[in-house]
Amino acid sequence: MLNTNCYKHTPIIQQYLSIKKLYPNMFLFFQIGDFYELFYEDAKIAASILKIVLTKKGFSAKKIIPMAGFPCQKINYYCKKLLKLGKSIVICDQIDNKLFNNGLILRKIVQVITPGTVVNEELLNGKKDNLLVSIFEKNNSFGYAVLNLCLGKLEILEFNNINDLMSEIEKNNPEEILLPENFAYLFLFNKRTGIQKRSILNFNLTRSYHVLISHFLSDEKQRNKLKTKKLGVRAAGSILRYIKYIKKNIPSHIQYLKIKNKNTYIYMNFSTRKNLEINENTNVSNKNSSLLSIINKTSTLMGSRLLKRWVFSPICNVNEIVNRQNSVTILLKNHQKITSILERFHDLERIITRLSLNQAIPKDLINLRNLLSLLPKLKTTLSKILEKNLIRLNHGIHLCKSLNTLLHNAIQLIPSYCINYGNVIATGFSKKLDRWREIANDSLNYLKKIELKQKKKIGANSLKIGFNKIIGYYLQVNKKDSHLIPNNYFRKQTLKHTERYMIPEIENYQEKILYAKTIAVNIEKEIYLNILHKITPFLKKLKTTSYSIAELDVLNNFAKIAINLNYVCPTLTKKYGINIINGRHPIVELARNKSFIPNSTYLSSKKRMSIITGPNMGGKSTYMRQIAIIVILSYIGSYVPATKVSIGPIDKIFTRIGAHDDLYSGKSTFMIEMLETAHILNHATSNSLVLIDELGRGTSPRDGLSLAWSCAKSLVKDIKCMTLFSTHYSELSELEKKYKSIKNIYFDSLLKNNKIFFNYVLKKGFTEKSHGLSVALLSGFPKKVVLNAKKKLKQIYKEKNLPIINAIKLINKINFNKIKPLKSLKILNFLKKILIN
Ligand SMILES: Nc1ncnc2c1ncn2[C@@H]1O[C@H](COP(=O)(O)OP(=O)(O)OP(=O)(O)O)[C@@H](O)[C@H]1O
Repeated sequence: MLNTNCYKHTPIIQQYLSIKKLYPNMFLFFQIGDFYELFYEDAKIAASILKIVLTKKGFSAKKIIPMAGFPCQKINYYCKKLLKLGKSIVICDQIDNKLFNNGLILRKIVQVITPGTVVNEELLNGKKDNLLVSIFEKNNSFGYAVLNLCLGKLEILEFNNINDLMSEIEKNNPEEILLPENFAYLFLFNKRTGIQKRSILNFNLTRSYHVLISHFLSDEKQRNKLKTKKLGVRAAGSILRYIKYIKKNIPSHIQYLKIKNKNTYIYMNFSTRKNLEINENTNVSNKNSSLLSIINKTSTLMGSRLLKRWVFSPICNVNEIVNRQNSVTILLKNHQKITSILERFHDLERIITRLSLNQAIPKDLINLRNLLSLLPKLKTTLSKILEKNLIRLNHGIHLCKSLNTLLHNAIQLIPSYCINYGNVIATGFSKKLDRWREIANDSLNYLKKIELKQKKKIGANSLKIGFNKIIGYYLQVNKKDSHLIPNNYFRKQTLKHTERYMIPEIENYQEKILYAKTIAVNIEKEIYLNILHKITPFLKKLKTTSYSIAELDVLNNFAKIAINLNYVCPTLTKKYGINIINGRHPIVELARNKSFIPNSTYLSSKKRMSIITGPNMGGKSTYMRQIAIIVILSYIGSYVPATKVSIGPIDKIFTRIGAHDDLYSGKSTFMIEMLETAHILNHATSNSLVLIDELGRGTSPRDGLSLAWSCAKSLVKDIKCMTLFSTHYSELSELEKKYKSIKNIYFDSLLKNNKIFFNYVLKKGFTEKSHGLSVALLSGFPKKVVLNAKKKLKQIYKEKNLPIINAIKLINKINFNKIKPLKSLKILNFLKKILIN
């Protein structure tokens, strides 16, 4: 907290403090001349995290104030650094060098940037949605709202357990999260950046409801629906209030309010997405080979972001999927033409956001103009494709011809970066502007003439005219020519090699030039704002255009990968089960470079569970993962890596794969394994797909086997879901005899001269052989260690089989002919007992 009351501040610090108090928890970048300065705690923290120099200034009568700063042109660099750390920034600029009575320059907040609400192109990651989330909790139920400011979309969801909430957060990976200050689960967010603790008043139900209704003007049906989502409404309301705090009003382009129903998407939690390597490969050395990196060959950033949304939330609506598939099938023949056009498209989605927020820079208008010029070609190409879904998308693309003409006429071919620098509006668009520009240019020519005249007069070849913000126009000469300078030259600045002078002729004239230039820039600003205003009525059409382009791009992308990677169109049926012929794992397949061995899958209401055995490294995990990936791809409308696929309804996908601990939250590997398995057992339904890889390996073999056994039994008998259960416990193969809906399958391998060969071929039945020692040898284990392990293995076998060996010895000793039948039966029963134990 600032304790600043005890002494008298200079006017500039008073001005700083009056602005700082509006956003006390954000970094204030306060423009002083060509620098942005930070003061007090901001300066201290910024100096350490931004690695800028911390100085002290005597801005106050009694006390020295910590200060740190950087040149104005580096603002994006430092904003990016702070945003990455989850910090928010207030930018306060000097306005037009206007002076107050006290001699202070007028300063105003020009932008408040927070991690979840940033829209500036330079500060955004084009490949990822930038999201702001808010959470409200009551009695362990949660309201969840997520705002995609760039899309103008606010979604509401509710959860009745913390796991599902955390999973959704991991899925969205928002840049900023609003939490009530008394939030019970705050500790779970310790590791995250961008957490904003907000007063509980911001989550007030009545106020939240009203702010939503008044902004979205919802219809009766939606109002009634909102009334049933009280927790979600509180979260969503708090988001709109936050936006109002930051942007001063709620931007009109936030038009889309959706109350999401969890049942419309296939449920996957964070560990499932992680285990399936959807977004990020768990193999640290090869982070780029994730499912998304393989199937994302989109041409636009809008398409790339939409694809990610689709992959993270496969839909259950089969009709919509079939629509997508139909488009992909047609695009197989047309994808190259479409790609060649889409490749040249800019990120319309984000241009629209900046336009809606009045933050569009000249470059945005140029990019919009280029994109609009490409639309007729795209529309013509699409109009030749007679497919229902693509016709719908083509209808959504609007040419906005008059807007295109306006932009062509109004904006220069290569405008300057910022409207404040002028040179944005095209010549001929405004007579008034052209006149003032002429005056400024004429004056510049006049100055050039002065330069030539003076050069000739004093004979200094190095003499030239220059300009900077501090001294204005000047004549500059190299130091070696300074002896030629006459008395009527006033020295203004001395640099290492040059001297800068002023002469009365320039002094008198420069005011006129600066005046003409300022007027021209002001006229440009006025015209620019007017153009932005004229674009507003087109925003709705531009929005549907951008969505249609993004969707077309994703469908076209599916066609591209289907051809390039040899994928087929899956059939989605109402019939229960998963039927995959010659399925492949899309990531491993590419890594193995054509040596991948395909395998088939048959899961049905009669055979719901496959228990998979086989050697270490035999291909069990790969096989299980490929099934889930094929399901996901099928349910987003993509073609899939197989020769034939048909899949019935799926509501959730669960995976329990791999071993990792979570030291931070104090959970051991085994605890995590149990938590994840418990989650599956508590939430899977008969329509769920469950992958379980080597359950129970984190504890003693007996405990592990018992747990694996009972879980498998519960999945097949109680939950009746589709399960792939890989294990090294050969005892589990017994389950096949007990339950008709289980079948054993195993991966074959060959041991030759102590060397193991994997053939990755799946067969019916089971194997006891894990060949763990051979794999250890393969991995580079010291031979001696492996030999010792072998010895130990033999000994273990011997000890385990000792009762059997003893029993055989006993049988050999007994002469059954000499024993009475009753007694011999007793002996047989005794032997049986030994053997069974
Ligand atoms: N069908 C296949 N065709 C070709 N190579 C494969 C195939 N399946 C797996 N592999 C290769 O074998 C490696 C090991 O596979 P995977 O991890 O699936 O074995 P695993 O049986 O689960 O092993 P473990 O029991 O030790 O966990 C993979 O990384 C991949 O390189």
